[in-house]
Amino acid sequence: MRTIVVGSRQSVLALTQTGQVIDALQHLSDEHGFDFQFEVKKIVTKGDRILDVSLSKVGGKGLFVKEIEQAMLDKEIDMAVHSMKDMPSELPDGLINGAVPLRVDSRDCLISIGGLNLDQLPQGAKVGTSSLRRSSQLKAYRPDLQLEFIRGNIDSRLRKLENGEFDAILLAAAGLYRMGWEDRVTSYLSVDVCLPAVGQGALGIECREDDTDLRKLLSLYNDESTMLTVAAERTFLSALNGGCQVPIGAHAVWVDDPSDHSQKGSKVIQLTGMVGSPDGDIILKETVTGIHPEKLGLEVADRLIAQGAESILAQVRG
Ligand SMILES: NCc1[nH]cc(CCC(=O)O)c1CC(=O)O
Repeated sequence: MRTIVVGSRQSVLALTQTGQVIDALQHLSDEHGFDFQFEVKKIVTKGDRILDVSLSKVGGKGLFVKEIEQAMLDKEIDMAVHSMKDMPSELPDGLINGAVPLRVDSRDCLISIGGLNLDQLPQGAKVGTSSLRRSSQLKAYRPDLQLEFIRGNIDSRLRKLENGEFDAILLAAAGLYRMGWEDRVTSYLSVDVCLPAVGQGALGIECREDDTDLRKLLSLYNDESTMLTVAAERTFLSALNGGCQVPIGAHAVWVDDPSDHSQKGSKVIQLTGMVGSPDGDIILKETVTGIHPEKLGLEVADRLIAQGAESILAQVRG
């Protein structure tokens, strides 16, 4: 019997999604005769320690994963469950992404006082988000809204809403689902209004490259379709030298192949990418379809760069 030690951040969301992945892996392990058991080890990351400043100010990609990756290289832990959107585009030597499970929902959602949707919020309503990507797109759609900085875990953000600090807040739907709080969702933001963060809603399971036995189990848990769409989004982000603290959004989905006239039901990936200015006066957006995730990611990035994406991003980073 081998005990797989799973590193996790201490937030309720991190522990909850780690627990859910362990349940699924334990089931697969028993079913396929792996003889594994799992144990959680909590790890405090830099992102968890710095909760009072905007994430774009503290900078540094991988704020939530560095310590976890070091523990994995040091063999203090064997694997970790990450939100894909918090994962840097490059993994350190010796570590790989062993599985990307099925993505259920990548959308953002609005949680508002009184059940009002985005169009119903009163003029000048105070909306909480800490994401430049969300505030840029919301300002473009509803310039009158007052977008205000909010940070903290999902539970503390919901509390701030209840305490009357905001008329509404924006969160990823996936986090609320995993917490079992989907009844808190007032309305979903269409991806046409608010393109999600790269990898939003997807999880990634990181492990050591040479951990052959664990990788065999993880490959059974991998969802190929999700992995490919997430790869397209992530290629786009790294081509723009992104990170989750810049106003960049992307969404890839499988759609019917428009050039398939034989009714064979073949599918292609449709990738939409966006770069917006923080005040929402510029929103650059492009959509391409194809079957090579990396080509799609680079193509959308190139098209946005041709429209001036890099100078918008330089101003944000400046
Ligand atoms: N930025 C923090 C973060 N990282 C992952 C999630 C949960 C959603 C996901 O896994 O994509 C959240 C919360 C949120 O954005 O509402």
